Amino acid sequence: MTDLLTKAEYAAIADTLDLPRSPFIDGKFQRGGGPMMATTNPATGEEITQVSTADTKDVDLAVTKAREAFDQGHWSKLDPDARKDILIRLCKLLTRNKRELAVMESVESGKPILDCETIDLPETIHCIKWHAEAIDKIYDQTAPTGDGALAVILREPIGVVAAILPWNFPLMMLAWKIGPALAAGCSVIVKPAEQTSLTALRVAELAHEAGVPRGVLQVLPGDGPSVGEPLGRHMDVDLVTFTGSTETGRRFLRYAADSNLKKVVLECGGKNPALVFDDAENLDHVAEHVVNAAFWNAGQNCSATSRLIVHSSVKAALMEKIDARLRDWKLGDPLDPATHIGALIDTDHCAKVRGFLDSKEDGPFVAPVVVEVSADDACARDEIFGPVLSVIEVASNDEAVQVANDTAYGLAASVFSAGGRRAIRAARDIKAGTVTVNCYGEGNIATPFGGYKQSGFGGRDNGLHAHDQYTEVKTIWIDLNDPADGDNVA
Ligand SMILES: NC(=O)C1=CN([C@@H]2O[C@H](COP(=O)(O)OP(=O)(O)OC[C@H]3O[C@@H](n4cnc5c(N)ncnc54)[C@H](O)[C@@H]3O)[C@@H](O)[C@H]2O)C=CC1
Ligand code: BAL
Repeated sequence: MTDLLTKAEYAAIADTLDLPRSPFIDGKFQRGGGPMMATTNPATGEEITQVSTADTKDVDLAVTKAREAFDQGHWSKLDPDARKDILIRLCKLLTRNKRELAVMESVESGKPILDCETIDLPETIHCIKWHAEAIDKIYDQTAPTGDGALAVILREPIGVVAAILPWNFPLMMLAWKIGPALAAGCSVIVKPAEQTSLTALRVAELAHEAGVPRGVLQVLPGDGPSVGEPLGRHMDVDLVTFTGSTETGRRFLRYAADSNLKKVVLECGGKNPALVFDDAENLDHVAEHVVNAAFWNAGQNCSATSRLIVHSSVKAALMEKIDARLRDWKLGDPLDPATHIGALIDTDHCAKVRGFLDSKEDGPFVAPVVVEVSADDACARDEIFGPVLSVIEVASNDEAVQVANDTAYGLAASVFSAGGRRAIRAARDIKAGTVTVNCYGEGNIATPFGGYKQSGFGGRDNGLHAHDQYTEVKTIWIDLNDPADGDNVA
């Protein structure tokens, strides 16, 4: 249980944060060659600090240092047990600094401090610890061969990884990438979103203090074209792991095709449905899950429920309960621990979200909206990435599944039905990477997360499946025949 402070106490911490201000390359902060970039508090519009950004030369330097570190093997060939110890030490440092990190996260992203303290920080630390603890327990196998050979199947760290991050969960997405990548022995270069560089820089500093060698974890602040693209096109980067929009994800596939065919793993957008069948039980429970799913993090969540596909027979009762629950959701100052919905990330994003609503509102906060729409309305089809729940009424449970699948996306879905077999059948029929039954969630650290269709490509975050992203499979075939016996073939 986290003890929360008062709003005034959080504000006092925010005023005294020691903020990182430059790229972290080769074990130290160094001024980048790119322009200074303002980091702004989305809730107040005030500048928090200026961060020095990386340029193409810094990208080259970071890749060279990452490769050197990888080839020297001080991390990549370290006993898994020893890598584990260092990553656990990092988790202890993160725990010791968690209040500072939670406040930093809240002021640069607009997230409620309540979420930062109770969800983002604990899950970030848990994610790194989980992968660290797993790494000395994962092993592969030998293949079935004839008696004349032994075939050993190994997993080797893939090499130099570029992790391109979004702004909606700056710390958690950092952990989802660096947890398994570092555990596997890779060197990682992180490009945080331009709005939220601070926590990633601070984590790199703490990782160095924990014993992660120079060059193994580097952070390059800057915008997409100046830092993301050179990393995507770099001939010596082995993998890009990306979370963000489908449009930018597509670019990384092109960068890879135009350069060294590096592996690309994309975790992109969603238009995630909650299906409520005619036999859904306990509509209070359904309303609670739908409201959390739609409005957590102000809907700026790739797996947010953004379509409520509800059977006509239960719609009126459910809508009443959703409205009632929403009245308890407090919108406002992210540093107030009573706040549930903070500020949207920036003014451009506010304008995008309001564009769907014809709203004349102004400012960084957008109050939750529930709109009834037809299945072909833009609100029902496009990723809004804000606190907007689009409600689509259907006449049958089968129609609900058909509407759910009528999208280019396939990240997450939830089904509410008392009929066990019917719910499982729907879960099987829905084309999405995670389907929850009678609840909403993203699974947990042990379960793979990623999307079907245009929601994802190339691999999964979380679970041991994440380990697959960061490793190459190698076969070593050993001839056991004695050459003296003549031409034996295994
Ligand atoms: N996890 C998710 O599903 C996320 C989805 N989005 C969606 O994307 C929309 C736009 O948000 P953005 O922040 O602009 O997302 P984005 O996908 O453009 O940004 C994600 C990352 O990619 C980098 N990037 C951007 N353009 C690039 C380029 N040309 N080359 C290389 N790297 C590049 C960014 O600097 C950032 O680090 C949002 O409104 C939302 O719909 C945004 C963030 C997370
Ligand atoms: N919710 C985890 C991934 C994302 O929203 O970007």
